[in-house]
Amino acid sequence: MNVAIDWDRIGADLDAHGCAVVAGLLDAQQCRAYAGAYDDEARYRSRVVMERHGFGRGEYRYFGYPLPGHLAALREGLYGPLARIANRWHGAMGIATRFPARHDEFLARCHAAGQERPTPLILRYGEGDYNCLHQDLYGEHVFPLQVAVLLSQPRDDFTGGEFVLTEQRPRMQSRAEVVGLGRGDAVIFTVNQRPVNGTRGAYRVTMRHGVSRVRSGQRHTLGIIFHDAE
Ligand SMILES: O=C(O)CCC(=O)C(=O)O
Ligand SMILES: [Fe+2]
Repeated sequence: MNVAIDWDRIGADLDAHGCAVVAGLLDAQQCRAYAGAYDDEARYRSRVVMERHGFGRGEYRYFGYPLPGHLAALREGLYGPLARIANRWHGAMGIATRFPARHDEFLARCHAAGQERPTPLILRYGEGDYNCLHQDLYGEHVFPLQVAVLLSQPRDDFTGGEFVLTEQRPRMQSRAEVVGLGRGDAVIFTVNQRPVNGTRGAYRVTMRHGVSRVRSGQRHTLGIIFHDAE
């Protein structure tokens, strides 16, 4: 990782909003390398054309194992501090599951339950493409936080295509949040549910994420999901 990450600030932002931004997680060269390798089929286990599944418009590819070294290190490195936040959230939500300190230990749990396929992915959107609000759940084992890194430069490479989160609160109307990102910036966000402090203790809200319509150009993202898929 290129930047020193202020995990206290990230934890506070996640608690308050269900998302947090890490500016400059990747540098321009790393962004170009990931985006430029989109068509290098040997790196991936599968390709998904979103329109065919009603997921939106655009496409993505899941990396195969072994992951590229940089990506494996990034996934592992981000996991540890996020697991501490995830465990705190589970405590607050009254969910018994706790996450081990190391990612390989958590992956062993996923793999033993039949969730063996890697979930990191690269997404590619062109003009008119978008990603419907969704949750990346791939089986029983769910790590409650995930990361997306914008690989393209807003304005220069594309317009539109904003990262969007919605938060559904019990018996209340939903709230939307647009996350402003520059190239190389990462958003860390809630996969499914997060705790919110109310007057009578914590309650759970449900979050979804997506991408608004790309108005022009091409937009690439790197998605890092910590649980593997069935
Ligand atoms: O393209 C994006 O910004 C969102 C990608 C996404 O859905 C994900 O990384 O899970
Ligand atoms: Fe997603």
